[in-house]
Amino acid sequence: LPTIPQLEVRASAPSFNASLGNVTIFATGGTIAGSAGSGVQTTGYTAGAVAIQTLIDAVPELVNVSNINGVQVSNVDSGNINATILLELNRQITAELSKNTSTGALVTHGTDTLEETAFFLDLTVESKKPVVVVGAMRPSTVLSADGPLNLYQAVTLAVTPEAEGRGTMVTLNDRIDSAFYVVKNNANSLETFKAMEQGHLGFFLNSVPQFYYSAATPPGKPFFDLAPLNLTSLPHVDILYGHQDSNPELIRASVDSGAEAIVFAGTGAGGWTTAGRKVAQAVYNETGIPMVFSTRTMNGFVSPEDDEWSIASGDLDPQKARILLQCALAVGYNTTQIADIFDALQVS
Ligand SMILES: NC(=O)C[C@H](N)C(=O)O
Repeated sequence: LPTIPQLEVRASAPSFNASLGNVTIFATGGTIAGSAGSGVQTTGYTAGAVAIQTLIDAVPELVNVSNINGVQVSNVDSGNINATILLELNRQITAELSKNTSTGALVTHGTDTLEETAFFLDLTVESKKPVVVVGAMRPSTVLSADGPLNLYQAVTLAVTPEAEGRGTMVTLNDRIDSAFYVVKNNANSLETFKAMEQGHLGFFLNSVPQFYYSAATPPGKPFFDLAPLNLTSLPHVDILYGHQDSNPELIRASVDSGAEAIVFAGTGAGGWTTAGRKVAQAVYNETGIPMVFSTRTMNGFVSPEDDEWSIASGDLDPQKARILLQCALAVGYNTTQIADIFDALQVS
């Protein structure tokens, strides 16, 4: 696993105003902290190149909204975010939000895997206080970089009382989304985060959060109390991608290399080849590990099959089903208990 290059480098905005809230920004890297070779380079730049203090200094208006503390947790492209960084974020955010002085927590993150970290925090941080994950699609050094306004809006969201009790939120390009449902939808566009069919939670009007509905979280959303466990890693869970003629042997290869659960990014509503399902059932009979069927379409619903061994992901996409499995296995749930967690998420 890549090591964490910088841990616990603290930064802050230049003033303290006792009438404002207190937000800690946990910086992990990504394009929001990216640096490009020219003012017009929007691909092939270095993500995770600019430190948290520079991100804060780029938005002097933050001092009007909140007192700011910054913590550099990592500075990487989000393709390199790993379990070590996730667990560190969970520990530090849980500790921060438990303080009376804390109003909310914010994570700056690359957009490629942002939804995985946001979903992980949604399942593992138990607090009514807002947790906001924000990124950018243009590196910080290019013309019309979107990071500074995204960061400003994210801080505004983190100090808004109406933002409480909504679980972890994701914000980008004037939209506010639930971490539970959001997915990155376009590799290049500023309008990349899609809220699935459950819809956006709200938007920013003149950079002030506006919510469509009062606070709620998804029915059956589990909580995994990881912080006290002091884990150094999360269980190995693989995702296999469904397509015509998919190789059934990858299922066994995955388990042989240590997978403790498998997520199938199925064709359509959890579809898989007949040959592959046979191997999956045989591997389940040998090992008893969770075999979870989701969908490569990202949108829609996978319902349970009439069998004794497969688990349906409901409306969790493959990458979210994987994070849920890692958390559930980490706290020691067995396959039956895990099936119950997925069952509780099915719409009725
Ligand atoms: N827009 C971005 O942040 C993409 C970048 N490759 C990352 O995920 O770190």
